Amino acid sequence: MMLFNELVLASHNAGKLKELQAMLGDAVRVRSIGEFSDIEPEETGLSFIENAILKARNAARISGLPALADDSGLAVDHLGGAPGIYSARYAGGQGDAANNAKLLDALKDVPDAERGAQFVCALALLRHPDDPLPILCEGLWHGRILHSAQGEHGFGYDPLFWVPERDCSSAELAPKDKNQLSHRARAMAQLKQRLGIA
Ligand SMILES: O=c1nc[nH]c2c1ncn2[C@H]1C[C@H](O)[C@@H](COP(=O)(O)OP(=O)(O)OP(=O)(O)O)O1
Ligand SMILES: [Mg+2]
Repeated sequence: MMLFNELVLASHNAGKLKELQAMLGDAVRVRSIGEFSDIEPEETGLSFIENAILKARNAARISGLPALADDSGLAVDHLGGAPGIYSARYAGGQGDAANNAKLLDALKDVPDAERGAQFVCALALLRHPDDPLPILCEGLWHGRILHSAQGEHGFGYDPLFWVPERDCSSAELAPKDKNQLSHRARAMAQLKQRLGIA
């Protein structure tokens, strides 16, 4: 059941914000954490869900609003699930291009059959900073890591993520298609059900 009509999105990532906003639609008024603070909390958790909770809790505290956070990343089979929760910091916080270059290098000479990977998205919604029972949802998206970048849409690792069900990279998908298939879409579908806005 929906108990509020406004929430703050606890993300500083423009690509994510766009996707989350599009998926939430008009059911709830969305504010951005950037309106309240430019300081990004340290992601000290050891799992996606812990980091999502700590980002949402921080945003709820700063804004006084219910807060939704997304912690996400790419888990590559051949790398034992790395970069995982460290996906944004994989190349030392130098941004998407450096992360992608490092990933291609780590998988140099690895054959297609061993390039399986999944995008992971954990969502946490806290109604207030001390909410003892956050709403938690997770989504996975299975694919494979390409040998070079393809496509211009999306953000992050999208140009390197091959989507088998569509025979293209996730950066070649139209945004509305990515928003129906992705790890984030799957987690968001659960969240909307839990909120009664599905
Ligand atoms: O759909 C996606 N398509 C491509 N790449 C993606 C996707 N979803 C997550 N990713 C990558 C981007 C970043 O390297 C990491 C998220 O890191 P993560 O800490 O959750 O986000 P962030 O630091 O960019 O923004 P914030 O923490 O403020 O929400 O995974
Ligand atoms: Mg982050």
